[in-house]
Amino acid sequence: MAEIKRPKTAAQRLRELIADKSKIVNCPGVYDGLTARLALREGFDCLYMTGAGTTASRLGMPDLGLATFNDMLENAAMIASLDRKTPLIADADTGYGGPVMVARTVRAYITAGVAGLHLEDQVITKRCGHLSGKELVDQDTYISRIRAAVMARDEMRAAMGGDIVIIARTDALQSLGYDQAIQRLRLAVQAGADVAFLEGPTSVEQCRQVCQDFVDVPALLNMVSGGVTPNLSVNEAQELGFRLIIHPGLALFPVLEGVENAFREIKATGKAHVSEAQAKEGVKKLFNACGLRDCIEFDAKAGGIAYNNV
Ligand SMILES: C[C@](O)(C(=O)O)[C@H](CC(=O)O)C(=O)O
Repeated sequence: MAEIKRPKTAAQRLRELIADKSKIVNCPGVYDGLTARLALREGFDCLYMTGAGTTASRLGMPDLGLATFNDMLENAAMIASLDRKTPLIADADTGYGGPVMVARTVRAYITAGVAGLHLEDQVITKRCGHLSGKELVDQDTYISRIRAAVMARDEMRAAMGGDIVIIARTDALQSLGYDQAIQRLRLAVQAGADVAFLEGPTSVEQCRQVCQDFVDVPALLNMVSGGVTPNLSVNEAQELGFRLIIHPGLALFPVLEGVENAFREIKATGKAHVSEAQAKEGVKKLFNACGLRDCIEFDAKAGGIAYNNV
């Protein structure tokens, strides 16, 4: 019998991207089906699901640790399902509890087809890493989070070939300083984390230093525009030595400002602005971005007749 070739898992694809030292993995932040579709259409190699965006869009709340495990998992699973060939890195905050809960998070993200996740050392009542006054769990508690994640991943590997890239994030720079933050990341890597993520470096020098301190471990840059980190381009981040870059706010701010303007305009003038492209393509502009053609083709191929006249 011919051997069935197993397709690569999302995590394998992400591992291959990270392994290519000539490149940086450039991940636009997405937080819902539409933003994910738009990023996929532009052909990015990897997407990033922002927790801040998930919390804002699904709950209408700020990034203060309010999105639960279920909120985050459901969103990540939906986004990962849109295109199985493009890996998704998803925010997993603190892991949502003690080691058993962290393991549950990791198993569920793997089952959902998420390629990578990041876990941090803030307390459960966490906040955006670029706000002041962050509180941390102690080092041992943090490392037990990472250890639990690694144990769960290894179990899933043995049981079903499941995998996930574990990104260790520390928020310790703000309160404990650079050396202790790096120490936490080193211990996380020793515990089996794959990627080092120093949250909120405040200078280019610190960015360069973290890459030098982790020569054998890929380092991730969190490019929060309007955050505490200097605004670096993808090329600049790569030159400094980063191997991954995420842009959590990339889709959020255009939506925030664009929708705000549209709402103000209709309130003030009573008439909605219709762009040239919108006028030309009509409502299909939106549906096409969300895979209208593929749905119609799929339906027809399966013998459906409901959409042959759309
Ligand atoms: C990366 C992050 O965890 C996110 O939720 O996307 C946030 C980003 C943000 O709040 O803008 C963080 O840096 O804490």
